[in-house]
Amino acid sequence: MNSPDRLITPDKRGEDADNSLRPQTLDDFVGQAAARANLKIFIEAAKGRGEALDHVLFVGPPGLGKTTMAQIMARELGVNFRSTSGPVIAKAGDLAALLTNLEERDVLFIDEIHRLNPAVEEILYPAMEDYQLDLIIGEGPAARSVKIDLAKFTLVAATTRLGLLTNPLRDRFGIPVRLNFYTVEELELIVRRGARILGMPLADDGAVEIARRARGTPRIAGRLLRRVRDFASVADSGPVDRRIADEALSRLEVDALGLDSLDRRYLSMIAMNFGGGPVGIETIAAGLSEPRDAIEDIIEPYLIQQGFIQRTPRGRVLTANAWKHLGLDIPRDLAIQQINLFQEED
Ligand SMILES: Nc1ncnc2c1ncn2[C@@H]1O[C@H](COP(=O)(O)OP(=O)(O)OP(=O)(O)O)[C@@H](O)[C@H]1O
Ligand SMILES: [Mg+2]
Repeated sequence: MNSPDRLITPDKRGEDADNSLRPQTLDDFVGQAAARANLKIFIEAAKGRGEALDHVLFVGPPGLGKTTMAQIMARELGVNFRSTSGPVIAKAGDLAALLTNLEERDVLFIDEIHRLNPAVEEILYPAMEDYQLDLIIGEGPAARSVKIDLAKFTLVAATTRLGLLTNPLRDRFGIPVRLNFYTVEELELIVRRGARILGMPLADDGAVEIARRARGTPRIAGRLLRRVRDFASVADSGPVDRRIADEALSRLEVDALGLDSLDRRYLSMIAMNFGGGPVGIETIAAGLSEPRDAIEDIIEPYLIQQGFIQRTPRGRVLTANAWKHLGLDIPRDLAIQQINLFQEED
């Protein structure tokens, strides 16, 4: 993303390398109750049979806990965790090296699997299905294919963009898991836990305030918590309550619903320049000078979940909620049009 200072971006940053806030067990992991319950059963069953767990695909916006969940799974299975990511595996041989080094039942984690090179993906199919590597050795008439048996491993993959996965790849995951944005109550638990770990005195209403502004995302909750802590320690003000949290976060231009300046720029551009839409994603990307991918991965999912925009075949459209949040009057014809839209749906 172009804005390195965007505090609220759920992208990974240096400070997240500090893993101190990462939950270590399924029971420590707050939220995603349905996914957790299912995984617990599958893990128990696989352990009971002494078999490798079926391949797992985590899907969801950045910062919701895909990597964390993958690490926890390896730990609960009691196996090694090997980690790589789609864009890092340049050649088929790189993947072959990774695969041949796995031990029985190990977890191989491939982050950003939608960015896998197609030649590498080909190697992955037989590996996932039959635990076999099909390699071509040599070139031209001397080329021959060799099959190598692999340990029965579990591939755990993560993607922010299910739509970019090829069907054959997607079909090879027995356990697809979608992660959703967290509720404020869940984020509140995460913020309190984080404050305990950081040894930071936090009042209940302070925790709620940070949770409300975390954009449904634990990574952002952790980041806001650290920024509020910095602010509070400079101000030397005792336990962080709602007022202190509010002051700190307002300075960071995070608004009451967790939207930051880029979110608001997105919404107000559609309002001001395009009468609320519909407007195509390429036009929005050009207008904001942000890559289309980042807009679709990072900005839009939350705005859609909060009911600020709708994706229609003709482009993005602001909802009445968005106009309200921007403090603008809803254009009359939009109000009428949306009423009609809803009537058509019935
Ligand atoms: N359920 C949770 N409870 C507490 N903290 C969490 C939870 N889920 C994630 N976190 C925290 O949020 C941060 C981001 O999580 P993680 O790296 O797993 O996200 P991700 O979905 O893999 O993101 P990306 O798509 O960017 O790779 C981690 O530092 C972790 O500590
Ligand atoms: Mg991750």
